[in-house]
Amino acid sequence: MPPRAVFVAGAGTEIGKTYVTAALTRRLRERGLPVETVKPLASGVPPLHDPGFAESDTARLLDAQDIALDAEAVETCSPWRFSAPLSPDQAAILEGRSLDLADLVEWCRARIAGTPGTLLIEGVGGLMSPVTATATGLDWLRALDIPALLVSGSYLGAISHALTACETLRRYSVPLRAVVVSESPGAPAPAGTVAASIARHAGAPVVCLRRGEACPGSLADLIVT
Ligand SMILES: Nc1ncnc2c1ncn2[C@@H]1O[C@H](COP(=O)(O)OP(=O)(O)OP(=O)(O)O)[C@@H](O)[C@H]1O
Ligand SMILES: C[C@H](N)[C@H](N)CCCCCC(=O)O
Ligand SMILES: [Mg+2]
Repeated sequence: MPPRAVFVAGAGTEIGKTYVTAALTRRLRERGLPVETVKPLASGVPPLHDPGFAESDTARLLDAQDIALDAEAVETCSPWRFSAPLSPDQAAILEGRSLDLADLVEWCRARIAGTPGTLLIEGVGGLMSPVTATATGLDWLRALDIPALLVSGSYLGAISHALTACETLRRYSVPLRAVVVSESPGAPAPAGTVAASIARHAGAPVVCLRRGEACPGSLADLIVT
């Protein structure tokens, strides 16, 4: 029975969460599985009319779902958007806004309840990056009580970052479906070698995704079975 929802957490920021989430979305859709994908809270997102919007997480995730870019689609995918490419709590301050974890959790719960298949939720930054003035991504994930998919890079240092995140998830009894190692540009070791190192300690299946690669079927299996 596929899970109602999966939270895509990061061992860090800008390491491949959106790439992996989009690739997984495409693979599940190819299989005819009902999947919806959201990035409820996003920083570094220019306004829709800005040419840079096409590079945003929101635009990439909508594209993976073959949803045309318009204001309603953007709001439905990412209701909390901030322009500054900073931690969301800091980006919110710059816009004179604030965000409450309870609202974020309530929105996600409603989306999970209203999604006929599986809802993929991309988090923000790393697992413990702040999402509000008082809460981290881990608080958000724990409140949702759904399994995680952890995305890691393969840069030097990624092994420790990934294992620290795995350990943190274990400490709080968050089920970890899989770790995905998304190959980092210019990494000194092959991504497969990094993935094998992580696999020796992670206590969860580890899948490697090389640059430009599509989502392997094995990852889709780990998520929906
Ligand atoms: N396996 C990969 N193959 C090709 N490009 C990749 C891969 N993984 C990541 N990238 C690219 O690296 C950049 C950063 O990745 P991505 O945007 O997915 O990171 P992120 O973890 O979602 O960042 P954020 O914390 O901002 O949400 C993007 O340009 C993305 O397309
Ligand atoms: C702008 C960036 N790409 C992300 N959207 C936000 C990353 C926040 C990281 C905060 C931190 O953990 O230090
Ligand atoms: Mg992203």
